[in-house]
Amino acid sequence: MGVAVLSGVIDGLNTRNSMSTSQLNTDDASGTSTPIDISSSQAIMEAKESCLPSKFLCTVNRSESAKSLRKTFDLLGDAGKQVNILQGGGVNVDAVRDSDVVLLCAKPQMAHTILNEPGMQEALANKLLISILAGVTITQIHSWVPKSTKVVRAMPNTPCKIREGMTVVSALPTDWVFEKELILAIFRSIGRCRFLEEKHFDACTALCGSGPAFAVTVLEAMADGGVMMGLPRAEAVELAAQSMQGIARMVLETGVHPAALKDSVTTPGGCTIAGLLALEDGKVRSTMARTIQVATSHASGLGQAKK
Ligand SMILES: NC(=O)C1=CN([C@@H]2O[C@H](COP(=O)(O)OP(=O)(O)OC[C@H]3O[C@@H](n4cnc5c(N)ncnc54)[C@H](OP(=O)(O)O)[C@@H]3O)[C@@H](O)[C@H]2O)C=CC1
Ligand SMILES: O=C(O)[C@@H]1CCC=N1
Repeated sequence: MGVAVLSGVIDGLNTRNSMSTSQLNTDDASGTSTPIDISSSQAIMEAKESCLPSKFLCTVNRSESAKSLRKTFDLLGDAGKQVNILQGGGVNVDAVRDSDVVLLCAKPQMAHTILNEPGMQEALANKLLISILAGVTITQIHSWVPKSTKVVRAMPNTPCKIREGMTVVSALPTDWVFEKELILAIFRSIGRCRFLEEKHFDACTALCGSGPAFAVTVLEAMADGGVMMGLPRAEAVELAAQSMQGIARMVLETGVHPAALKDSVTTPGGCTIAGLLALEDGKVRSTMARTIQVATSHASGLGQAKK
């Protein structure tokens, strides 16, 4: 999506049609984990339903993208009909003018051009602008929009597509009470949401934005090992994926330290410790940690002028 614009923040309809329990597991703005109490969390969510936008305008650049997105939203039935896809000259400004909340989702290098389209400054006045652009700072965005525009950064990830995402949002001023509820309502409908200071955003971009690519590479490598030992490919991928999902959910839902979960499956003299030693020979810990370090450094350069 390019500039995805959410508008008409009023009571009533919203496009959310399903919720997974993982979303019920963080209940305050810091995202602190608490024991799951579905009944009370449900009540909180229902009370917050009124914060959800009920009308959505989504702009893209190419007509092929518009058609493809239309098909995607049509699959949602009535909920999908609330989303209008706009494409062509001037649609970004029209969409922003008709909206209360603006989600900026284009490539970092496009942001300045989009925010400087004729009429955009007036359209953005007093709006909440949520940018998912990697590496583009709030200070930079503030310099491109009117003073009255409220600017927030968010870093979601691809599992948002199945409502299992992780979104980090930049810390808000304490008096942005409505904005905070609105942001939580939007991003909790597609997974977990946590607020963190903007200074952590490059690390969040690496760990949470890029993290799914790193994790799925490990998953693929585990499946390759299974295939090497004779497992059919599809089953090897399923076994690796469910094993990774299962242990990740145990970390989130029990709060037990990952090392303790590793120890709990490691029988003395058994095959797990044999495999773990081979893994350590490959320096997997420093390789993974350095991966995040390198991606963080790279994220800080995105959206910045080349020196
Ligand atoms: N991919 C990820 O997992 C994550 C990405 N991000 C950030 O999201 C942003 C987008 O990345 P990604 O989704 O990978 O990129 P894509 O290329 O998939 O999406 C970019 C979108 O911007 C649209 N676009 C381009 N120019 C315009 C314009 N002038 N007006 C309106 N729309 C326009 C494109 O439309 P069209 O298709 O018609 O060209 C396309 O839909 C980046 O800033 C990235 O840093 C953040 C978190 C995670
Ligand atoms: O690789 C990128 O630039 C984007 C940012 C986070 C995930 N993908």
